[in-house]
Amino acid sequence: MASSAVQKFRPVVISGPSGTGKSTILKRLFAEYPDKFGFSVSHTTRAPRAGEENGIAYNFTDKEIFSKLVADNGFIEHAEFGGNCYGTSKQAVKTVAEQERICVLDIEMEGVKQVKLSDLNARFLFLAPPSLEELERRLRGRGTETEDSLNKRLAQAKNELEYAKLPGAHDRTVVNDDLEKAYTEVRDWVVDGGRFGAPQ
Ligand SMILES: Nc1ncnc2c1ncn2[C@@H]1O[C@H](COP(=O)(O)OP(=O)(O)OP(=O)(O)O)[C@@H](O)[C@H]1O
Repeated sequence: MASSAVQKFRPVVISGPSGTGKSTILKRLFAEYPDKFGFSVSHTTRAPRAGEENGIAYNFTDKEIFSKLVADNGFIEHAEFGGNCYGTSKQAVKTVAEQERICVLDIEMEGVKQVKLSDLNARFLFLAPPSLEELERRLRGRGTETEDSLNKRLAQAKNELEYAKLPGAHDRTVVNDDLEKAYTEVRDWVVDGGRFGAPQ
């Protein structure tokens, strides 16, 4: 049974290939509803920088505790960058719900599967590109990718699109062809007449 906070404040998972427009749409959603949503605070084993507060910038932790959380299946996703570990814990998502906000998770397919197996009571939205060709154009247009990272993202995009075809993979799919139209569809599904997916 999911905790009572996530019954009422159901997390929303938004996934979709890199470059589909998730950040663009979420930025607008947060601006339109400044008090409704929250992002979970990630764990990291790196040292805090000046001004970074524990529990706000990150949940700062050490390798031993981090490894134990991995072993206990406490993470939705985790990865290592530059010798430090980073991860999104299930508890961090529940904490957002306990603060009476809808936690929005912008995660990849493997994370989606983890959330499905958890008691987070989430709703799942897939943001699809109009086509792989258009996705490539957007990624190139964003100017953030090398040829190598672009190819990796496109290969991963094919996996995400295959997974999204499976029955029950997501509750809702929105195709981001026209940004205005896609934003309205995402917002209306997330807000759900003011219920945000919770039972009446
Ligand atoms: N409907 C649209 N039409 C054309 N361009 C778009 C549309 N939506 C988003 N874009 C552009 O596509 C690019 C990728 O969008 P964005 O960075 O939001 O993707 P993302 O899904 O968050 O990617 P990542 O997972 O890599 O962070 C941006 O340059 C954005 O301005």
